[in-house]
Parts: sequence; structure tokens; C-alpha cells
Amino acid sequence: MTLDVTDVHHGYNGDPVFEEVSLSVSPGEVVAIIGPSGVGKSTLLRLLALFERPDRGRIEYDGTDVWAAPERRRLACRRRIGMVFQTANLFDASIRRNVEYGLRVRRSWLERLKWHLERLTGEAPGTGETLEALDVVGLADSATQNAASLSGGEAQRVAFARALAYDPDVLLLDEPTSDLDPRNTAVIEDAVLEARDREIGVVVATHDMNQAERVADRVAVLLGDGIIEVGETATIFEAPRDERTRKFIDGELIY
Ligand SMILES: Nc1ncnc2c1ncn2[C@@H]1O[C@H](COP(=O)(O)OP(=O)(O)OP(=O)(O)O)[C@@H](O)[C@H]1O
Repeated sequence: MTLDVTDVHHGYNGDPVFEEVSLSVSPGEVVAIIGPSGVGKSTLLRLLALFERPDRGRIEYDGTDVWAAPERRRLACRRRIGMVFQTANLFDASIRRNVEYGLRVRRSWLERLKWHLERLTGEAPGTGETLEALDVVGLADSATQNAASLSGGEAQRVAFARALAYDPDVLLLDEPTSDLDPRNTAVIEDAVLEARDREIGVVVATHDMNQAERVADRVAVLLGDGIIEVGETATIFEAPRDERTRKFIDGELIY
């Protein structure tokens, strides 16, 4: 399953954010989007998540042009894409319930009906996926704890588990560790690599160059009004084609 953005233009209220952006993510790879604040990294993730329709250009999910497809098909594609935001947005219930919620909202109505029937017969549906996803972020033993009592870093790990539990094809992460300490950051980064090993395609927007270097297979540099360069991580950091990439990475470009 590949998610492709081709020649996309997008903006708000007549002001373009970027023009002619193309990017793809394949199963089992991590793509980092780096670029200065306000350049449109979150906007690009929202387009990849199919939350917004681009002003121009094409977004294809497994070969389907999603904005030309019927709404039902588009919603089915959207259900296969997970997103983790900068802040966790958990609700006041156990960690486990928070993760299960992610599973439930992505089920089709038939699956949800089955889920309710299983619950009536005493089984706890989704327990395996929930605990397994919590294990990836080191929180399986805390599943019954209330999410309201968690630190910001732990909450973000739950948010990651919530997105991982339903085994998405694509996982989109918007600055997932920008408010986190090094230990929680390391847990999330290990979880990103675990997602990649599960053949999930991961896209992470990050300010943190070191993070991009640590986790990404490819890096896209969003600068000015578009992606100026996409390439293997080592190439982008050690021998970029575009002089602006080198300057941005070396901190010589001031915005
Ligand atoms: N819903 C919106 N309505 C109007 N303008 C918006 C909207 N969302 C984003 N913008 C504008 O689009 C531009 C790109 O914003 P975006 O959040 O995508 O950038 P970013 O690279 O993710 O920034 P940061 O790294 O600071 O999060 C900014 O100028 C922002 O003000």
C-alpha cells in the first residue's frame, strides 16, 4: 500500500502555503519531513491524512485517486491511516480504554456490531491488540491506570499506542516528541522503528534534525514554497544536492 501526493498545491484564504509538492510513502519505510516553522509540515500531514482536500494536485491511496473517489471509498482509505499529534488528547478513563477507543472508531459498523456482541458474551474485544500496542511503548503493565494521571511523555506514548493498535497502513506523526524528555523521546523513536518493522509506512514531521537522522530512511526538505529535496537520510545530511538543504541543516538559514 503506497500513499502518493503528486503536484499538490495548497493554501488558506488565497495565500499559498506550498506549490507542486510531491511525496510518497511505502510500507516499511520512515519518511521525515523537515523544514522551518510555518513552512507547511502540518498542512502536508493533514493532506496525507485526507483531512483536507488539496487546492490542486492528486492524492492516491494504493492507486485510488482519493478525492475523485466516492466518499465511502475515501472514508475507508482514511480509516487505514493513523495520526499522532503534538499533544496526546486522551480522555478521562483508563489507559486501556483510551487505546481501545482508537480501535473502535475505526471499525466498520459490522465489526462494531460484532464487537458489542462479543462484549455481551463476556469476552473483551480488542484486548490483544490493545495490550500489544501498549507493550510497544512500555505501558502494558499500567493498562488499568487512569490516563488523567499521566505525565505528558507517558500520555504521548498512549497516543502512539492508540494509533498503532489498529494496525494502520500509514502512520503520520506531527512533532510527536517536541514536548518530551529524552527518555520518552527514545521510547517513541523505538516505537516508530517497530511500526516500520511491521510494514507500516511512517511519515514524521519534526524540527529535530537528530531525530530525522536517527529514525528516517528518507528525508523530505520543505523550504520556501515546496519540497526542495527528497533523498536517502545519509545523502540529505552528508551530501545534499541543494545548497539550501545544507544551510538549513547547518543552521545557517535564518527564518
Ligand atoms: N487552518 C488554517 N487556516 C489558515 N491558515 C492556516 C491554517 N493552517 C495553517 N495555516 C497557515 O499555513 C502555514 C503553514 O502552517 P503549518 O502549521 O502547516 O506549518 P508547520 O511547518 O507545520 O509549522 P510548525 O513547525 O510551526 O508547526 C502557516 O502560515 C499557517 O499560519
